Amino acid sequence: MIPVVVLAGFLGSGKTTLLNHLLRTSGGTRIGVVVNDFGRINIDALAVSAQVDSMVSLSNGCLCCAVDGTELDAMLVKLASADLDVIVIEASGLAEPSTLIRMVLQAPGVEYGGLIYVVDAVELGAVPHLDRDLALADLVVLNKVDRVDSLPSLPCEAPVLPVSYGRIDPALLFEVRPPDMGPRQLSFDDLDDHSTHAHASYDSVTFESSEFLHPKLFMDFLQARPEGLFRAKGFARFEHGTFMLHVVGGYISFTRVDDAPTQLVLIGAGIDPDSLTDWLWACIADGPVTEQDMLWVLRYARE
Ligand SMILES: Nc1nc2c(ncn2[C@@H]2O[C@H](COP(=O)(O)OP(=O)(O)OP(=O)(O)O)[C@@H](O)[C@H]2O)c(=O)[nH]1
Repeated sequence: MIPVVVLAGFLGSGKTTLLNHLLRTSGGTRIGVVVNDFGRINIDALAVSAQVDSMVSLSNGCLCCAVDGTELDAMLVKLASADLDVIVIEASGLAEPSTLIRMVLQAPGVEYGGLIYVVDAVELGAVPHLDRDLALADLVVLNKVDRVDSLPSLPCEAPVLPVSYGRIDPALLFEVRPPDMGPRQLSFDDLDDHSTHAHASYDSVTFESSEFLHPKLFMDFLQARPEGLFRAKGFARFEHGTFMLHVVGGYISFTRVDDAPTQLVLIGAGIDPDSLTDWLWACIADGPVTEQDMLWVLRYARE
């Protein structure tokens, strides 16, 4: 039976970063990945696809909304038939960990391997149901500690690992769990009912275009974005380069990548998808853009 590790955590907490770290540092371990993204574009899948033995992804929304779990079952059966050591499910930042755990516990051919819960040390206060999710976690990764002066304390019994950029020892996830600990002790009744689903109040906006964005207009958009829009990710294409974009809370970063069309997913609460889409269309460059204009973006560029 192949162990299935569920990797969960609120939007932008650093799940993909941690997954990429695991994929990079797990040596000969053969890892299968189920990527569950929110929105239409599987940005996370694109980011990890070059590094993984076996990967499946779901592109039509939140995995835990596939209530009967048949889709997840089919994915796990497919992965279980490959010669893998472990399967990691990266839950979307809005997925209910309890629902995913229940689905994995019921899935054929695999065994549940624990819940790794990633928490952003800076944005702790923004996480809905933090206590409830922490209670289910086997290992809590307190991520982004490079951005805080002192470590916040977390109300949980699971071990807390303070790290930056998800750099945990992969052996922590793939080793055998002591019999008296962990979610195998959970009964289904411990797992919350789907009606309290956190993302009912969230909207996502997907935007795609192969035309160049205007750097100044696009940065104006990011800087003036509505308060409820606290997560944006994807690719932004400018005349002078294409960048992978991550926005979490007030944090913005661009990383230069190979040329690709603009593909953005914006996630937030109380946002107006139509007006955001119109606003993004208004960011398309309708004239020449100078290298000087690119400085608006480059000041947020990493590496
Ligand atoms: N400063 C800092 N930034 C980090 C750290 N870990 C991740 N990030 C950045 O935080 C942003 C979000 O990280 P992701 O790994 O995409 O987060 P995620 O949980 O997969 O995001 P969703 O898929 O939206 O839920 C990216 O810009 C990362 O580079 C960290 O330890 N420190």
